[in-house]
Order: sequence, then structure tokens, then C-alpha cells
Amino acid sequence: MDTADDPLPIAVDVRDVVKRYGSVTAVAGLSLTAERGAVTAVLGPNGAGKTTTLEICTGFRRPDTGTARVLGRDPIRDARALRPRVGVMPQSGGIPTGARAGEWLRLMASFHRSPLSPQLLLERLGLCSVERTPFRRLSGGQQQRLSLAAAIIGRPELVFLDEPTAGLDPQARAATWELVDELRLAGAGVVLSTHYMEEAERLADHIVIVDHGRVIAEGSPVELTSNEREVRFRTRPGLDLQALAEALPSGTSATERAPGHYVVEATNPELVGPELIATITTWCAARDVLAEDVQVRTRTLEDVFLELTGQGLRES
Ligand SMILES: Nc1ncnc2c1ncn2[C@@H]1O[C@H](COP(=O)(O)OP(=O)(O)OP(=O)(O)O)[C@@H](O)[C@H]1O
Repeated sequence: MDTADDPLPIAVDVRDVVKRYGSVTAVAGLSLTAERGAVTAVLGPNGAGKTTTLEICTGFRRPDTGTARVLGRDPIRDARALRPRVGVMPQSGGIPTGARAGEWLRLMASFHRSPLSPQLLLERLGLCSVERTPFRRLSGGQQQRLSLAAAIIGRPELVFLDEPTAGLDPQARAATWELVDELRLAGAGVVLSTHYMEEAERLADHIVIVDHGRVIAEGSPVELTSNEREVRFRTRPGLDLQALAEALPSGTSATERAPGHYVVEATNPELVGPELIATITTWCAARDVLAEDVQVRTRTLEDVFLELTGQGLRES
């Protein structure tokens, strides 16, 4: 380990980065930090700028303006010094098509002073049966797992994983998550991009939600969701929501999300309690309406994400 610039708690410091591809602004003034010993998930819809941001952090692209510092260094100028300390799993695999799985891992291991065992990684990631198979003949999931193994074999201090579990089956996803947990426990910083809310909630200490090249929200999974509680119930469509709103305490609002599916949201989670439930069900009873499936829900990361980024499909 290089001790010259250690131990900074901040492993990645991206400030005001802008990156354009012709007329497309992929990253539009984005700032984020990621700590050592923690998993930072960059979450965003298609085309949000996640890959470009990771590529800037790994020295693959130069920002038009703004700065990126990785382990206190410049990812492009200090690429040689950073290489043994930083693991990278690019979205496209980044492994020569003719390289055989086992040989490639052993080669990668030979570049590091105290690597993980290639054999052990092949076993943990279910790649033993394809050890002698060239990269181009591996399935998409096997390619990803090999790329993950190559990124972490040198026991990096910091690792960037671009959508590490996209398209993986549940077993491979669980194996990947386990390895990420172990990296964090070993004190490494992990920065990963993902579309999967479950993955961000399960793995991340810090979630950065990105859209249109900017950070639109960030915090721990609990910080992002705990203030968000609501009551849901089902009954006949077309209730008089204005009348219901008059019966509800201030700081709450009622909507009919889909015909017959109602949500009462509160700005303050403490408002969501027995009294609110009683108010709703009493109001319904007075109209001879049965409120069914009454649920108090803490909103999920997915609820928050969709509210922030909108429900519409992205073209890119
Ligand atoms: N090499 C490139 N040349 C031109 N445009 C690009 C290039 N790479 C990315 N873009 C565009 O920049 C924007 C951001 O892309 P980027 O791949 O960073 O987003 P992303 O959040 O990783 O998306 P996804 O989740 O779909 O992988 C998109 O509009 C994309 O089409």
C-alpha cells in the first residue's frame, strides 16, 4: 500500500464535473464523494451519466471541466501510481476476447504483491468449469463474473464496479454481493453503479441518485426513505378526495393512484399513526364504504427513486 497520501477517509472526490459528447451533456456539474470502508452506490436511470462519471474516476475519460481525485490523486496524470491500488470492473468487461478465464486471472494476480487466490475466486464465482474457455465464448454472466474477479484480485483499496450484477442470476448476484461485503469489511472503498434498488438498499452505505448528469438526492438508504411514510387502502373508485382531505389532519394529502387505490401521504412521519387510520376508516364508514387492505408503509427506495426521476421511460 502506498502510504504517501494515506489515510484519507475520502477515497473519491468528484467536484463540479461536466462532460459533453458533442451536443449531449452526459455529466452536468456533478459532485460526489465516496469513503473508504464503505459502499457508495450511484443509482440512476438509463443515460443518467453513471458510466461516464465512473469512467472519469478511473482515468478513462477526461472531464471538460471540474476535477476528480481518487485516493488523493489525479486519475489520468497519476494512472501508474493508482493502477495497483484501484480495481475497475467496466460495463463492457474490459478483458481481451481470446484470454482464457483462469490464465487471465493468474496473469492479473502476478501484477500484485499479495493477490487473492485465482483458484478461490474461480470457485466462489462459479467459474471453475470455464477456466480454460476464452473470454468471448463465456456467457454474458460469466464474463461479468470474470471481470469482477479481475477487478478485486489485487485486494484493491478502492474498486469501481459498473453495474456489477446486471443480468446475473440470483446465485451469481448473491456471490457478488458477498464479495462486495468482504471488500468493505477489509476497509476498501467500493463505488458501484446500479439500476437495482434492492442492490443499492442491500449493499450501500451511501446512495447517490443521479439524473440528467446531476446528483438529485443522496444519503444512506435509511435517510433517503425513513421520513417517507404513507397509508394505502383500497375501496371503490371515485371517492370524494376533497371531502376526505377536509377530514384529514393538516400535513397530509390523499390521492387516488389508480382506480380504487388510495394513498394518504404525510409530510411528518409521526402523523402516520393509529389516529390517522381511525380517521380514514371512520370517514369511509360514514359513507358506507369499506376501506380494504389498509397498510402503513415506509416508502421504499424505489418509490423515492420513481418520484424523483419520474415514471417515464428514458430514450437513451
Ligand atoms: N462515447 C459516447 N459518445 C456519445 N454519447 C455518449 C457516449 N457515452 C455516453 N454517451 C451519452 O451520454 C449520456 C450518459 O451516458 P452514460 O453511459 O454515462 O449513462 P448511464 O447512466 O451509465 O446509462 P446506462 O444506465 O444506460 O448505462 C447518454 O445520453 C449517452 O447516450
